[in-house]
Order: sequence, then C-alpha cells, then structure tokens
Amino acid sequence: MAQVYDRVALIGLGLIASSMFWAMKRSGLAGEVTGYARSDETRATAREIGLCDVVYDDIKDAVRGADLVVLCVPVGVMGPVMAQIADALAPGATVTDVGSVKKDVIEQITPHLPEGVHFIAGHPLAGTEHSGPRAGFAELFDNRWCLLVPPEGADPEAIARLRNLWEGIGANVEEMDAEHHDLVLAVTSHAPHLIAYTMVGVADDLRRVTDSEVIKYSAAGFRDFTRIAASDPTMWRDVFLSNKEATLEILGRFTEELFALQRAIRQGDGDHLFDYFTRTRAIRRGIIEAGQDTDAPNFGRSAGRKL
Ligand SMILES: NC(=O)c1ccc[n+]([C@@H]2O[C@H](COP(=O)([O-])OP(=O)(O)OC[C@H]3O[C@@H](n4cnc5c(N)ncnc54)[C@H](O)[C@@H]3O)[C@@H](O)[C@H]2O)c1
Ligand SMILES: O=C(O)C(=O)C[C@]1(C(=O)O)C=C[C@@H](O)C=C1
Repeated sequence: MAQVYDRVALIGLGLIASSMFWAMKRSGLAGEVTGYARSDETRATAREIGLCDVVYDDIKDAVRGADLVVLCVPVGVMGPVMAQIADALAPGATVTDVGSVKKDVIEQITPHLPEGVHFIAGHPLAGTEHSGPRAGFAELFDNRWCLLVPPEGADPEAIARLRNLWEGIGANVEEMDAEHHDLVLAVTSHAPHLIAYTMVGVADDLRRVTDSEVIKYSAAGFRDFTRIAASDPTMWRDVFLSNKEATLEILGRFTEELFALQRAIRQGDGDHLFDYFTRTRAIRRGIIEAGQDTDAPNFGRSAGRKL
C-alpha cells in the first residue's frame, strides 16, 4: 500500500495507539512512527516490545516533524496534552484524536491549535476491556467503523489523507457531526457501559450478602457484562464526565423504560413484557438482515451499509 504519512506521532501508548502502530506496520501506510508516553514504565515497555520506531522521553520531540499527530490519551486530558505540543507542531501537520467523545474534546483542543495546523477529530468504534501498551493488536480496526468529525471548512485533502490511513488499517470510515456522534455513542456505548458497571456492582454486593456463587454460575449475558465492567476506570470516568449531557439524556429514558418493565413484572402484565421483547428481537433481526452486524464475516461487503 502507498505511504500516506511520512512521520506519524502517537501520544499515549495504550490499547488504541499500540493497535494503530501494529496496523500501520502491517499496511506500510506510515513511514516512521514515533511515540510518547507519560510514565517511564510505559516508555520502557514500549521500547522492549518494539512499539514505535522511536519512543521519546519528551512529548515535543515526539511530535516535531510529524505530518500526523494522533492523541490517544483519555478524553479528560486532550486539552492539556494539546497545549503541551502546540508550539512543536510542524506547519501543515494534521492533529487527530481517537477519543470516545467528540464535542468536549473538540472544545478542549481547538483553542490550542496553531495557525496552519489541521485538526480532524476521530473515533474508531473498536476496543477491548484491556488497556496499556501490551494490549494492542493489528486486527483491532478490521471491519470496524471509524467516525471522522472534521470542523466546518476543514481542508478536504487533510480529511482524505486521514480517511486513507483509517481505511488502510482496516476500518470503514464515515463523517459525522460532533453532537450527533455523542448522542449515538451515548446510546450504543456509554450508557451500556454504565449499565454493565452497575449490574456487576449489584452482583458483587449480592455475593457479599448471601455468599452465593453469582460469578461462578454466571451465564453468557452476565459474563459479557463482567468483561465490559473490567474496562479502564480512568478512560470511563472521563467519558461520562465529558459526555455528560447525552449520557444523562439516554439514562433518563432508560430509567423510564426500566420502571415500566418493573411495573409490568409486579402487576403480572405478560402482554407488556411479550410485546416489548418482540419489538427488541425484531431490531436484532433487522440488523442482521441489513448486513450491519459488524461481527458477521461478510460485514463491509454488503450493499447499503450505513450506521
Ligand atoms: N479502549 C477502548 O475500547 C477505546 C475505543 C475507542 C476509543 N478509545 C479512546 O481512546 C483513547 C485511549 O484509550 P485506550 O483504550 O488506548 O487507553 P489506555 O489506557 O490503554 O491508554 C491511554 C494512555 O494514555 C496515557 N495518558 C494518560 N494521561 C496522559 C497524559 N496527561 N499525558 C500523556 N499520556 C497520558 C496513559 O498512561 C495510557 O498509556 C481514549 O480517549 C478513549 O476514550 C478507547
Ligand atoms: O468492545 C469493547 O470492549 C468496547 O467497549 C469498545 C467500545 C464500545 O463501546 O463498543 C468502547 C468504547 C469506544 O469508544 C469504542 C468502542
């Protein structure tokens, strides 16, 4: 594959940065890839496992001369990190991020953007419950969505290059505005994570009270909850604080529906439960029939796939 960027700098060497590194190496889309991590320990691990061509102790050295800088840090520190690198960025460079929230991250980064540097926000919809420099793998983005959120009037050439990079490392790219992104992700990712955290917390309390074997005998659904609830606490604390409005809006709706289901159970209203579950089952079937199941082997090859 033809090279898209000569020098890419990855800031924050965790799951997403390391996956991007291995995927870029697999595809040959980037020349040199530099990296910076805040802690000595992470930098030492990165050097040991060959994560990045050069790992710098100084964040400014890592971004100097880069034509693409990718901010892979928790969403709560995007602004401060951008402030640290601003005066070392090369004119004409593109800055992007991979944060799970877009409106707040854009508001944090934009004030520090030097003249002549492009900024195109991004978010790969792919991850695992693991974090840190050893967690990444080249296939993470294969057949997953990556949403780009360019500001109004963004340079089309800069957008096209970033799109080429993401497509080259396996993702399907769509553009979206920040507010819509944050609402969609509140429904599909942020609220579900909070529900998983809560459910696992409830089970843990129950185990303490009754000494029953909640975890030992948990079936598939609950095991999935425990996987999700093992996700990085810093990342998720920041996501909820950063996407506060949209998450609270979805949680409000969720709570109303939950109360209605609770009432139906208490009152023995089987029709309500049956109708509700029939509606939700149809949604899953619709996703599969429309070829939008990203876990399906043929995802990305069917016509008309849309978010
Ligand atoms: N994990 C996922 O499933 C997932 C998926 C898509 C996007 N994201 C987003 O990607 C970003 C990175 O997530 P990750 O899963 O790779 O996390 P991670 O914890 O694996 O890595 C984050 C890295 O950032 C470093 N860091 C934290 N604060 C820093 C600071 N002030 N300066 C420099 N480095 C700092 C941490 O030490 C860590 O090495 C987050 O914004 C997250 O919202 C995560
Ligand atoms: O699969 C997982 O472990 C994830 O939680 C990945 C997941 C998601 O909710 O789908 C988590 C956060 C992101 O911003 C994008 C992807």
